Amino acid sequence: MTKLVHVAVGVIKDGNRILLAKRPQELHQGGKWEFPGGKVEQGETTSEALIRELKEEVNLDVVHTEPMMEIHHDYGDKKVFLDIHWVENFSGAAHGMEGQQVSWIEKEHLQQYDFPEANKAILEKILS
Ligand SMILES: Nc1nc2c([nH]c(=O)n2[C@@H]2O[C@H](COP(=O)(O)OP(=O)(O)OP(=O)(O)O)[C@@H](O)[C@H]2O)c(=O)[nH]1
Ligand SMILES: [Mg+2]
Repeated sequence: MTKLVHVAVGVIKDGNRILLAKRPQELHQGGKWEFPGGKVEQGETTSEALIRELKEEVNLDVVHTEPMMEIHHDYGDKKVFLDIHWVENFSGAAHGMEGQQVSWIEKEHLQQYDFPEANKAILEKILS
């Protein structure tokens, strides 16, 4: 049985730009660009998990997140439930705390990046 992972994902907006982070090569879907986030731990809401992950991963201080969409995807080796939230209010400057590359990208340029398969619907929503 493949494991199911509940992931809190943040689409972080600063005007017309969205924050992307590059997944470290050795991780699942490594080398691809992602929206920062991570696994929801027991007893946490998605929003709480996302706020914790965004501090740990990209050093942003977030107090509020807004549900955007949910995606179920089966990678074969792993099933993910992506619980995606908008993040529009934050403070601090984005920095890859785990050595990963992070970049603010204009919405119009997002399609030039290589994302995990499950992210297609997120891209469509951002651009709609
Ligand atoms: N953070 C994030 N994860 C995503 C995105 N799209 C997507 O398919 N995922 C998948 O969601 C899963 C959870 O990501 P994660 O950052 O918590 O997990 P991980 O790979 O660091 O941890 P693990 O290898 O110990 O399970 C990964 O399998 C990743 O491929 C995305 O845009 N952002
Ligand atoms: Mg992560």
